[in-house]
Amino acid sequence: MVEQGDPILLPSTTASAATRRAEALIPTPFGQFRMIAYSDDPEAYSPHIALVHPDMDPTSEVIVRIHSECITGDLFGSKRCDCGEQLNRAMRIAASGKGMVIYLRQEGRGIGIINKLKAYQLQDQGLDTIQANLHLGFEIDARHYEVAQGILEDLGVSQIQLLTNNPEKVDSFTEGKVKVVRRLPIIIDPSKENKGYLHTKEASMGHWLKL
Ligand SMILES: Nc1nc2c(ncn2[C@@H]2O[C@H](COP(=O)(O)OP(=O)(O)OP(=O)(O)O)[C@@H](O)[C@H]2O)c(=O)[nH]1
Ligand SMILES: [Zn+2]
Repeated sequence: MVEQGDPILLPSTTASAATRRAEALIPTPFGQFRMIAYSDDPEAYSPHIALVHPDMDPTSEVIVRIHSECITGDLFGSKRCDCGEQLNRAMRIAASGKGMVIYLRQEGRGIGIINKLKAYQLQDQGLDTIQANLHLGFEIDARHYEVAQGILEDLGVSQIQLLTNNPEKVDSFTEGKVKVVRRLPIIIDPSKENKGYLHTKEASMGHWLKL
């Protein structure tokens, strides 16, 4: 097992200069979205994704969800976290409010799916989500959000209503051209499988969850 020491520095998955590479209309259960792929590398296998309501008005206070990749929850419906339900709710809100979802490729708070699965195994042995990251030698949260600012600027958006319970996401907008005019909560009812994880996010990571 890896001894705890200085955090391992990972290559950034979220370079701030992502460029718009391709776009198409995607019909979803929640309505139609423009899906726009952003990346530094024109052939990137996993670009960041913006899902934009076709009638979004960039001069309005746009409802925005910045969602970090969670293949376990978003794709396979894992109950260990709240991600899948948050993504569905955010898409529903973006569809009705002419807003958008930015899907950042920051799996496992930026440590990747292999390390997240290792972290889950440690959590099954009694560590919480923070302790597991630290035990593996990573930061608690290795994410950065500059690329989301870049995507919003590319789309001409300067004022947003941000769907999040995470104070770090709001704080990430204190510098830059895009302003958060309001934070909108996106709280999922806890289940027996995810209540420990949500409790740690509230108690130790400062998330506004009111559990
Ligand atoms: N390392 C690690 N990552 C996790 C764990 N559980 C979930 N994640 C990741 O945590 C991230 C959650 O991202 P978001 O849905 O954007 O949520 P958040 O930071 O909780 O903030 P909001 O949902 O906006 O309030 C995703 O990248 C998940 O893959 C875990 O136990 N360990
Ligand atoms: Zn998740």
